[in-house]
Amino acid sequence: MKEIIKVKGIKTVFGDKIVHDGLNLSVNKGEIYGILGPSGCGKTTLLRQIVMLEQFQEGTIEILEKDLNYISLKDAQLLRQCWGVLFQFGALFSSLTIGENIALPLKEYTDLNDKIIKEIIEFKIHIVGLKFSDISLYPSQISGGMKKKAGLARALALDPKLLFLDEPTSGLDPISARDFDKLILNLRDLLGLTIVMVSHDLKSIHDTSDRFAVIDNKKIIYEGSFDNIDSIDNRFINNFFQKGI
Ligand SMILES: Nc1ncnc2c1ncn2[C@@H]1O[C@H](COP(=O)(O)OP(=O)(O)OP(=O)(O)O)[C@@H](O)[C@H]1O
Repeated sequence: MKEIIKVKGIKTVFGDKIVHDGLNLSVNKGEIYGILGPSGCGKTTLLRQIVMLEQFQEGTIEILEKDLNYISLKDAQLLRQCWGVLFQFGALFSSLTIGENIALPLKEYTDLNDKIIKEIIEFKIHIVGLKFSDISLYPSQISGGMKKKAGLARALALDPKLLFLDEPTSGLDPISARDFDKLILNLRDLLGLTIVMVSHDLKSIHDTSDRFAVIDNKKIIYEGSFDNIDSIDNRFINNFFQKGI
């Protein structure tokens, strides 16, 4: 299967703190790929590096065959339109309605007219499981689960090939979290997405991801499916997966 993201030898340093040191992973087209690891191991930083929001000091990241170390400004702008991102605290703009929030990337990156934008908003609202009447509500008027769905609809506005999710189920009650997992699986199938997801939610990673990576001690200590996790003896993995308990 084609590798759509290749991360090789990444070193990340903040001041005197080394966060990643020789980190490698690859994400295949069409898969849901989880990123796990202890708090502060650099999961969100890695996600931000992949979407060109954060620098790295050594190594290469290739995404859709573009090497981020050598990408031109024009290609970087085109690449940004190939993905959608739902950050953990990537709040919706509170002064805009849900519909206006979803319209933002369409207004920024396209010259589509208002009628087409309205149709796209209605379609995105529908596929994330919100109601048409939610379009005119403000973020303060909807629940946490609905906010995540609205953020997802905004991330999907430009029909991305890739979707990046940072802790998508955090702050949700268990029923909403499982509902969100099902939505992610359905959207992958419906839209043919490749999804990279950082999460602390073991059930979510277990139920959705095809493969996942575990970052610990600055490196990837495991990459694969759940099938082989028993072969790894690491404190975080043993605790996280409740092995030997
Ligand atoms: N811009 C920055 N400047 C300095 N230090 C940073 C910066 N961004 C991240 N860090 C540090 O890098 C480390 C990794 O942070 P990051 O948020 O990527 O971890 P994480 O694995 O996502 O954590 P969590 O699971 O708690 O969300 C932390 O020690 C953090 O304080």
